[in-house]
Amino acid sequence: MSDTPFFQAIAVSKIYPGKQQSGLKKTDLSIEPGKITAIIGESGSGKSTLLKLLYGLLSPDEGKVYFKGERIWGPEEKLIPGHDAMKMVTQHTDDLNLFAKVWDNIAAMLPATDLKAKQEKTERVLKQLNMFSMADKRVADLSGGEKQRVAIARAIVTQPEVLFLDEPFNQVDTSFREGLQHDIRQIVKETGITVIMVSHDPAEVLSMADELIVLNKGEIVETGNPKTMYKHPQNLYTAKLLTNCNIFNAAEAHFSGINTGAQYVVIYPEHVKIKLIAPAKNWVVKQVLFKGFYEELILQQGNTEMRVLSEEPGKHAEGEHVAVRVDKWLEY
Ligand SMILES: Nc1ncnc2c1ncn2[C@@H]1O[C@H](COP(=O)(O)OP(=O)(O)OP(=O)(O)O)[C@@H](O)[C@H]1O
Repeated sequence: MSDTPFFQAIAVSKIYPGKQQSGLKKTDLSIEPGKITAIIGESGSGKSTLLKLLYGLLSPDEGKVYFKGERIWGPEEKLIPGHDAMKMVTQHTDDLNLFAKVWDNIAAMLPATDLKAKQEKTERVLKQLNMFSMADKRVADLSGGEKQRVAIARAIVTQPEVLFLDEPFNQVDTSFREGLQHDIRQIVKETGITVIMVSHDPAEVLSMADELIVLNKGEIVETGNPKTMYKHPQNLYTAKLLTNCNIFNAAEAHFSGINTGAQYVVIYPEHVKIKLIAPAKNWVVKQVLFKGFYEELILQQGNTEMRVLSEEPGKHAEGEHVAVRVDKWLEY
């Protein structure tokens, strides 16, 4: 096997003119093929900048990007940016032909020289993305989520090696979102395509990605697989990005029965047990948020609030006095 990395950035940086704290600081990274790598970070952390540098839509100030050993040139060096083996889908579906049928929008991406291949490839992608029923509809008559499916179909029908997704599900409602996420995972499994995506949604990256890259203020602060990162985030920033967790200082931690010398503790809501029988019931249920098969409770003690999950909807009521037992926590 070749030792050439699949995708590699070496000391790549991009600072936007007049904005020292913008863009991406000197960054090294390597991305493995056949996986979904998600870039996460708070707003303005440099996610889109990194994606555009990898795709060749931006030229780095310094450093180089390589795809299978081949240099990726940005728009300052190359007239038409991008690479034949790569496609990008964003939340905007502007390049769809609204008045043409779904089928024609997809087939138009393929050369007219081999009509049989054009037919077969279009059919295959319609099947992969569960779109057969809409093949003859005009794009103008589709919902936002369906248009997004067409945009993804157009990108993958040419069988790129790398698919870049820049928050493509932003405008898509939850039920559509989950279907699309599932289909993309399936396509990665079946075809071995590499997906590099940017997302704001923790649930999305945890369920979709094989690898995560965490960006903070233009710097990579952590990389790894979602399960390990969820269980043991190396820093508070990552914990906050991936979970709706409780972050307590030492005094607040003490209220929950944790005596620690650490500056902060992180408590995941699912690691707190509510006790109704206890000598001191110091917490009051301030809010009960019904979530279907579970409830999220906001408990309060003085000025401290704690988010807790209850798997028994209806068991607790606002105003109730309870105690807690924290089974697990992280210290920082
Ligand atoms: N064309 C530009 N000109 C000047 N500054 C820019 C430009 N594009 C991005 N920036 C700045 O660079 C920083 C990183 O932006 P970027 O869009 O990469 O972040 P992001 O993590 O993708 O943000 P978001 O999640 O809000 O889309 C931000 O401070 C942003 O204001």
